[in-house]
Amino acid sequence: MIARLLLLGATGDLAGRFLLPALAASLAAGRLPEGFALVGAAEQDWDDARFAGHVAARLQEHAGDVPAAARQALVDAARYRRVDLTTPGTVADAVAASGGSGPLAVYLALPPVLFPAAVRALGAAGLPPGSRIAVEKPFGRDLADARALNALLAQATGDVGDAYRVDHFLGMPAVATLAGLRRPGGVLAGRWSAEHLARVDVVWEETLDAGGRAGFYDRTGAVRDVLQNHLVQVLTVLAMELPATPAEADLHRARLDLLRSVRVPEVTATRRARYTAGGPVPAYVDADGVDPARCTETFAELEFAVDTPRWAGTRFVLRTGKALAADRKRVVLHLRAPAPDAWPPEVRRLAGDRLEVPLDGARHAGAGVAVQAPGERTAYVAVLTDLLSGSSRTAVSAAEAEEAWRFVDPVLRAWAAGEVPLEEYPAGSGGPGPG
Ligand SMILES: O=P(O)(O)OC[C@H]1O[C@@H](O)[C@H](O)[C@@H](O)[C@@H]1O
Repeated sequence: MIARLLLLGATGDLAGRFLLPALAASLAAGRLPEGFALVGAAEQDWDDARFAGHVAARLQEHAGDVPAAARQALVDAARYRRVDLTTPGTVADAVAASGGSGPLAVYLALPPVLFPAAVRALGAAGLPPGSRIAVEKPFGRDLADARALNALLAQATGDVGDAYRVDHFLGMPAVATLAGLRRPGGVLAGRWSAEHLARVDVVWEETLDAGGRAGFYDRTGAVRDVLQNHLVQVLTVLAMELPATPAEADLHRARLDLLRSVRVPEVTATRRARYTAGGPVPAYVDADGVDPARCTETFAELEFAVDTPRWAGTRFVLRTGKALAADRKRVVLHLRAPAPDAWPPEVRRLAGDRLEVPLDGARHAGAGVAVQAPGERTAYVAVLTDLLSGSSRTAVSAAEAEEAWRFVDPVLRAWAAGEVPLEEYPAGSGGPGPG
């Protein structure tokens, strides 16, 4: 297991809310190796003591349930280096600061525009054999950009290690539960096909508005922020053929095969919208950092077919949005009108013609499907465990990352060309009305 972690962007939101709490939780659970060393790095001119205070405060706020001794142990393991990504020497210094000569894990908890500079600086610094670089999403702005980033990562890690393209949804307990429904012995085993499912919706609707993140969000939008990565990954888990063996290579092959089968959505089967003022929430275009001319969508929906024998005739819909009436985060399985005994009694009784499987929190999905909570931190514990242990189950391969753009890119181009109207919905509503 890798015992050294360099966290670039250590003073930021992702690190403070998720990564540092997940590290403390991992430490408490005995999932970090002996002698684990953490180097936080960012542009602030801080020293070790200032960073230690920051870590302690973030853990107090976001990991209050983790035993104090584990939180303190993480604070004690933390060092800090100021880095300037345009000065590779500062990055080399941060790499060296973690001590030792074994492999290093580097986590880019950075705004995506900084990924290329960070990867170049790490390449120039030189990483020890067996090192890994974890890159957050969105992975590139489009297919060409994702290819360029993959090429840079290959240069930087070369034959010394590999890249780990994070998608924390792959680490969510609810997604694992979902995967279990269709496995042999699962409630839906034997019924996981177009013959039984007319339509599958992957829905991630949030009450949260773009608010304080609007400056970042306006360059990202609903597709790049959630749909192209998180929802596409849920889709792969749902729709892929089960891997031939439990080996990771077979898992990635199955996911890639599925992505290759996704048909590019018809432009008319896509929707984009942004929220206007509603209740206490000001209009998206009035949020700080928003340029209305960018026409950034805060709601997106794509409907498409999956060209495999299993799914011929099933419609797939991915939908996400901000500032909506309710947090609805779930997979909705629309069951075809069943013959009386085509479904197990518990599915028929609890679901009617729909089976809804929550993707968040602890709720009962019906049909005996209990889903664990809490999702977020658990997901990042899984991500960090995989990163340090060399697994890639919660990661996306280079080919998968590119393939996930292949069918989204044409949609974004059509939108940019104005082929699909940008609809509006009041904040706090159910979204744009029926299309
Ligand atoms: O609920 P979670 O685990 O934070 O995941 C949802 C979030 O995922 C993030 O990746 C997106 O940037 C956010 O906009 C979104 O809210």
